[in-house]
Amino acid sequence: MNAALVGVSGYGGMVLFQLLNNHPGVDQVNLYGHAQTENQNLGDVVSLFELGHFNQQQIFPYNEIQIMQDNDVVFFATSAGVTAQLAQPFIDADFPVIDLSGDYRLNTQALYEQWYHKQPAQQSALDTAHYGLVEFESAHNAKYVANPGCYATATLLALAPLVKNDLIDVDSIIVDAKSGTSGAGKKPSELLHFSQTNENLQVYKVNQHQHIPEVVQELQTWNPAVKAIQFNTTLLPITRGLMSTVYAKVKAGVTQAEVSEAFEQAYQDQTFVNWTDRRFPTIKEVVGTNDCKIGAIYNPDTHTVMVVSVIDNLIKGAGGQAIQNFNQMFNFDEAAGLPVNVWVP
Ligand SMILES: NC(=O)C1=CN([C@@H]2O[C@H](COP(=O)(O)OP(=O)(O)OC[C@H]3O[C@@H](n4cnc5c(N)ncnc54)[C@H](OP(=O)(O)O)[C@@H]3O)[C@@H](O)[C@H]2O)C=CC1
Ligand SMILES: CC(=O)N[C@@H](CCC(=O)OP(=O)(O)O)C(=O)O
Repeated sequence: MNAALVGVSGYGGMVLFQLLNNHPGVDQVNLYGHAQTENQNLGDVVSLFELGHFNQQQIFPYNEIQIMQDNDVVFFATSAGVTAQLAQPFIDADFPVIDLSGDYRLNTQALYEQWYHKQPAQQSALDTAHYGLVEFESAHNAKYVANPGCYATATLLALAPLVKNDLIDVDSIIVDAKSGTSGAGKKPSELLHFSQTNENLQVYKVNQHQHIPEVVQELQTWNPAVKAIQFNTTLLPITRGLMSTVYAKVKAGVTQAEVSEAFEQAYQDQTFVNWTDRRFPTIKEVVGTNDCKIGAIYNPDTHTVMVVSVIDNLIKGAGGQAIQNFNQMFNFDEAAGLPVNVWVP
């Protein structure tokens, strides 16, 4: 099987390219870029790949007809707003797409315009796109997969057992999420400047983060009573990794044992979500892996449950989950092409 990748020059694309090259079901990865007017060596565009066997790999000028002729699936690891403009011909042709951007995650054009401030995709396509939170929504029959956002992935995996088992008051959800700088992609900005991020913490996008409606939308499919969540994001002075800390008031009579049981039941058969019970995982434990690790502690004095969920934003939060969606779509083993339990000290 041949896989096309658009966006190899971005952080997400660089990681996804390496994962696709190690996938046993992928014979060839073909690269396409909007900046290319003629074929270019990958090594001349992305310095990470200037040595070794990737150097001679070509990036072809972006051409949707060529992509469909020469490949069986296309991955878009492109900036927000790009697939809303580029993906419709693939949808019209029923050609499989896995999209790492947020362009097809929200159900309505109005929501997308409100939170992304960009021109939306066609409503008919938003109606049919599949939201690929792999542990809960199988992409088996999907043609267009909207890969979830990094914060949304860690947060939804933290909330799912509590919401699905009706253990919490859904009006009381507070999410305090923090990410390393690679979550923002490769484009420099004042916020991301070394002097500003180093030895510093910065709260950003207060009440305006684009993953708020994404999380609420998915929670509503599990419990229609969910109306809104308080969700905050902080930039950490690290490159990789993300932690989502969730707080919620538990319903009367709920115990730590019931909380633990809900997480145990939800994730005991999942390869890439690891329940650490009352031990809170750290970011370093998951960097370089496709794992999400989750711990939860109930405080009977405040009737509050606190959940800590950690992922590598570029793997489980982007390219790794995209590979899981690919595996579901094409009936590969769920762990094909993914490192399982690669621990770092
Ligand atoms: N970084 C992360 O942790 C995560 C990112 N995502 C999402 O994945 C996507 C990629 O993110 P990331 O890699 O961080 O972003 P980067 O900014 O690092 O890379 C963006 C990529 O998109 C390409 N691109 C930009 N405009 C166009 C266009 N008009 N046509 C085709 N390609 C274009 C860029 O090419 P060029 O170099 O030529 O400009 C580059 O390859 C984004 O939508 C992001 O929101 C999702 C989860 C986590
Ligand atoms: C640190 C940082 O800036 N992270 C990004 C996460 C990017 C992302 O995943 O956003 P999409 O919804 O466009 O995919 C942010 O907070 O916007």
